[in-house]
Amino acid sequence: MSRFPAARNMVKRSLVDAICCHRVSEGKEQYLLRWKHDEPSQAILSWHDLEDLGSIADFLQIYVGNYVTSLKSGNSSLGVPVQVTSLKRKSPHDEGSTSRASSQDTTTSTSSISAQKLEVYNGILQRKAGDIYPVHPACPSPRMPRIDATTVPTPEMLAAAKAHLADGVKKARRFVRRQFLDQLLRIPGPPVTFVNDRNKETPSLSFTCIQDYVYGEGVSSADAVMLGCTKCRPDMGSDRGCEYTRRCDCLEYATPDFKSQGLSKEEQKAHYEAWQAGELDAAELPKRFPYRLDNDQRTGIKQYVLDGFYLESRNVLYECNPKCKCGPKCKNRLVQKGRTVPLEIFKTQQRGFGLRCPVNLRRGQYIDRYLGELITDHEADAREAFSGRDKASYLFWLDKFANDDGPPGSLRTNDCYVADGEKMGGPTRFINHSCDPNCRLFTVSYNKHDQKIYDLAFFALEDIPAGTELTFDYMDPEEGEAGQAVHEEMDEGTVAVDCLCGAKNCRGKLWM
Ligand SMILES: C[S@@+](CC[C@H](N)C(=O)[O-])C[C@H]1O[C@@H](n2cnc3c(N)ncnc32)[C@H](O)[C@@H]1O
Repeated sequence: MSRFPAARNMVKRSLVDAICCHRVSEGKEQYLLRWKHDEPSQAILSWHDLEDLGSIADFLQIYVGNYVTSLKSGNSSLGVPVQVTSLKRKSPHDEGSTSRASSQDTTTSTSSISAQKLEVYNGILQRKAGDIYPVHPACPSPRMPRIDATTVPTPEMLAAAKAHLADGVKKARRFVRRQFLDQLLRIPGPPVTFVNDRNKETPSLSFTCIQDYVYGEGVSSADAVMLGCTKCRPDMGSDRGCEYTRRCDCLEYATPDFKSQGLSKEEQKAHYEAWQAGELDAAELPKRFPYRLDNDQRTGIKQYVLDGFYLESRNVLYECNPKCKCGPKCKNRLVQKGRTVPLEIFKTQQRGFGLRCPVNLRRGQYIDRYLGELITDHEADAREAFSGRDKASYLFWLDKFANDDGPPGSLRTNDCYVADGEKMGGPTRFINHSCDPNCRLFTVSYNKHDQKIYDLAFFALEDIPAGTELTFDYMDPEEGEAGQAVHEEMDEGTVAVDCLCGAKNCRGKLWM
């Protein structure tokens, strides 16, 4: 969805993505412009009189020339039916035609201006499958006619838009804000609010809040091979369930508890490193339980938070699942129970929207999951290539278990799925990057046999005072990996954006 740029002063070269074709309408030469949009398939098209295009006239001369060449070779970038015979300027003898190609050597297209009179045109258009639906708060889309994308705006629409521009923009802004706030209200759990005290912008309505991953084409879960723990019972250790023995089946691949093996600190470290390198089989050892009970003396609040050892590691958190025998009270079910803290989306000074929590957060406290459309690596590459270098990125590769150098049968990066939070997601898709972050994203698995689908869960790395922006490191290095190595890797990358995190240790680039 996009605001429709109808007025003359809005016709700026920088906003125009392409001039698609032109025609003669009612004796006037008009050009069909495609307006820049983050998602090209949703770009708005609009016809404009030549005199409206003033500031881009020079661009027109060059661009239209190129465009006609490509049309002649049968290559219309839009797929709209155009018949351009030549690009000579209109002769005064030409009869305006909106529905047929001119028999003169003037430039025309078969696109016609529809005679449809719209009840209202307020400047918001929604494009779906080649059709455009006007949207108006007082006149919801179902009541409006479906319009062929090549025929808008009609002269009536343009006139209405020009006459009521200021009013229309206000209404459009209010409409977009209300729609977005309505979405936030529907998110289950503590409130998710929105504040923008810098300008009138609201996040795009092309973004939809979702409660869980939405599977894209070619993505499937391995739930069929999900196994639960069988030896654990709900009443073990005063309802602590799987925390009690730390030998829960679900924790089979979790971090081993070398501390309990009577080893010296050095030996523990050596064993841990050997285990991380895959050189030590720890299947039979008890495991470190991921969560611990935190008792906040100041507030008296007791809650389970991520254990400090895990917090400093990048190790996978394995939680119990619906097939487990331990029951719903088991303490190994924290992320799956959902968000317990309120969140606020707000406008930052330089980094678009950001996220903060209006209440104090404790070190290790769970915040929320990163959600999105789950797509294949192939699709993610295509989406990434399609979007420009400067464009915000919302893609997270679920490649925690990938091992491109591993033996045959190992999961390869190419086979991993990717969570794309751009069009669908939760509030955490607004979390910005910092080279000195206060949160970290952890892998949470409910199915130890599924290496491709798992949750991405944010935890607080430190006590975070209420109202502080939440950030995480988009290039979080693996344990023991030097920040410098990451930097060098970033420099070689093709997409590097200047980092504006402002941290003392800022690496300068944001790798996405
Ligand atoms: C996942 S989005 C974060 C939300 C985003 N700010 C928004 O308004 O939708 C990631 C994008 O935010 C911007 N961003 C996040 N952190 C940044 C930083 N430290 N410096 C510059 N841009 C940042 C970049 O455009 C990045 O691709």
